Amino acid sequence: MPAEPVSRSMLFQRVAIIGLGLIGGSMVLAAKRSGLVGSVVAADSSPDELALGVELGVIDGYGSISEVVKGADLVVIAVPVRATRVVLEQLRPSLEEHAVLTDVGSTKGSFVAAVRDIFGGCGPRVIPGHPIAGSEKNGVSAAKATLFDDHKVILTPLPDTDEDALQRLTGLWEGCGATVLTMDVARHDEVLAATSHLPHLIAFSLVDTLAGEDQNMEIFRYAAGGFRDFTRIAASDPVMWHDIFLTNREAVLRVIDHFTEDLEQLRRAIDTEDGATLLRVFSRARAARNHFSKMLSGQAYVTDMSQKAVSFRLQPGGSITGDIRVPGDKSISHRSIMLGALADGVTEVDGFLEGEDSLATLQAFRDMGVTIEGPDNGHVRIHGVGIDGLQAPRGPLYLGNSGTAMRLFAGLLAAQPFDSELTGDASLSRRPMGRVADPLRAMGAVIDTAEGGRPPLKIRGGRKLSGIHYDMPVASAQVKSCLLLAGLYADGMTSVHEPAPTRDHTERMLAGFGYHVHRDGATASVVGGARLTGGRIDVPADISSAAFYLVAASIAEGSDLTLRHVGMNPTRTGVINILKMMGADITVFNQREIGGEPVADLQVRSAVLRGIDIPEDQVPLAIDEFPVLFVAATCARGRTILRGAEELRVKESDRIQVMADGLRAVGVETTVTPDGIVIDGGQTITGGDVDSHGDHRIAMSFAVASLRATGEIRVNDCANVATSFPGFVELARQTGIFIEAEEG
Ligand SMILES: O=C(O)C1=C[C@@H](OP(=O)(O)O)[C@@H](O)[C@H](O)C1
Ligand SMILES: C=C(OP(=O)(O)O)C(=O)O
Repeated sequence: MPAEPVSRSMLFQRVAIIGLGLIGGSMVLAAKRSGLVGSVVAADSSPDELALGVELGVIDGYGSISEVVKGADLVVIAVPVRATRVVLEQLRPSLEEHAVLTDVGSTKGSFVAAVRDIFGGCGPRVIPGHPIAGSEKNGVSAAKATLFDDHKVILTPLPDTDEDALQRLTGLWEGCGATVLTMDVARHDEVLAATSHLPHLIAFSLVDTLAGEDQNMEIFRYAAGGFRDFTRIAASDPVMWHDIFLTNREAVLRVIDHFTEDLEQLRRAIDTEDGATLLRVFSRARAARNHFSKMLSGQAYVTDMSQKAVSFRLQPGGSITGDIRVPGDKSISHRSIMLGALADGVTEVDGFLEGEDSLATLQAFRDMGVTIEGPDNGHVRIHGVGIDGLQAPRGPLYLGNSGTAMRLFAGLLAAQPFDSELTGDASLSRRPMGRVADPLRAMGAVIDTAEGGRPPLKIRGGRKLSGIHYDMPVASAQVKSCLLLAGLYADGMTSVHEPAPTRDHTERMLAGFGYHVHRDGATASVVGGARLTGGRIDVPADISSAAFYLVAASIAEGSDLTLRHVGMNPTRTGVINILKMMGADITVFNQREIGGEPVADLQVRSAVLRGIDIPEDQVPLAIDEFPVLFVAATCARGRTILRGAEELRVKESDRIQVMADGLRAVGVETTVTPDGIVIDGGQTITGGDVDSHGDHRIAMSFAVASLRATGEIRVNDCANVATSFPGFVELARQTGIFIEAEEG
């Protein structure tokens, strides 16, 4: 029979649903609600359910499997997975050639195998599916149209699946309220064994064990909320779950073995009163649970979609006032975890940046067996494992958006006895890693990168490193720190020469942990083989975050802002030097030294800025602050010229081009050069739509630009502001920027 023409709004004319239970019934209700399907007919082994389905208005009619499948352009199998085979045999003679055939079972390998056996292959319109939604209730009477709202549906198309069929089925599920993900069949079954099947098994088993205890009535009577939450799923349909375990046997057995081993480890720890192991496992699990949704983007239901899109909407004008402290320094926060973890004894950190970049570092050390308590209001307590105490992580270490984490880890991991793999998000995956991999290889490390020296980095363990002298071709604190960290493990001396001064937090903190760093002009050296001793670290407020407010208060009329406890390490103060050269009114007071780092309070008032030729020696000292300095230059009188800053092109985005594009979008013309930019100040910032390319510093810079705009500015892709500056929007609003963050 030829395919009937499908109307624009209608994706399927006639849907046959085989199995009218909770999932099948809910899918039909949701599909009808969406208006994307025509008539719906059902077949089910229970005549009562079918009659009820018609009575409740869920279906339009019913019949035998062959009757309902005839003429249907979508056939959905929604029976317990072990009944699938029989259903397929029965529907085969009546299935229309153009019909899309799908299912809703929890295991996908078994469905594909059954289709292959019965049809002699999987046609292009067979698309296995699995809605991740359910309830412990059964039957069509429990069906509801909202069951899939905000839930995920996994489709597992095969290599020769018909694109149009896939799009229509995807459209239908989206119309049912679900987010559709695709993955391959085997991966689906592995992921579900771990995240769904194992928890159900544990719930069934635990309730059964307790029900068998002599005092079961007493136990259940006193069962607290935790027990109820934990065992809710033990009320699920036994037949359905019996089927799932038998059809996903191998994947389930693998994950049960893994879990049993870990449970045995906990048992041993309790038996031997090994509190350290208990604390380590529990705090790692608690942290993983707290960062669950974030972690999902790196694992489990793999997709970038789990991260919500955030955009900024900024109304023009405003002035900046207040007395604030911005979050902790990102560079120092990363290093506090790294050195604290490798030290002997406990390290207490205050002022830790609870941003995604430094949290990625923290999580990675937990994954390597380090017990870390917190962060709790910036307080972190690290139970150091000693220089040789790291354990092999179970999988790749996911470092999100953080270049610092990836480059410093590369040095540290090159010297470990175990293999490791470092991965990151799309932005990090584009950044050059050859700059660390090459000198590490010269020290004896074995590191594989993707094409062009990009992540992921696959690092071979068990290599003995030898110290080298390295002349860095670019001024990079990340490369320097990477090599010094590798040097802690290398034979002899590792020394790094920098072409211009770069941030020296690694050297200062190593010294604070009692590790001698030799400094000779532009060369820093360490000799491998010594140890680190844990202590206290007070992380100052991040001058790179303060920079947004330094520029904001400078360019907005009527501003007067105090910034507290700002890190004033001379390798970081380029932004203040440059702004002062431009005529900014910044007073530095209360200067003090805390834990080896200079700190001060700053007062900044509005000023008439003038354009300057930025001295090249200031570039490494203000490397992360240029996006917002471009905004200052736009608001200054006269021309600002930046040279010698090609490094900006390999940050989270190409910060020269992306800023120039963003400025053009708000009415400001600039001239881009290979290593910098020329900005003629005094142009009107008209407002407009800016693409931040997911770069936190670009997004925040245009928030600052709104203070001098004449119209609304919208900035897209701003979720990554959380990598370095959690709470930016609230603080910006509090100090006088008219900013709204919109999700979705
Ligand atoms: O060592 C560090 O903590 C950092 C060094 C700089 O990178 P480069 O070393 O690539 O210049 C900087 O841009 C980054 O935000 C943090
Ligand atoms: C370049 C930056 O960070 P990273 O290199 O750590 O991603 C930054 O924060 O501006």
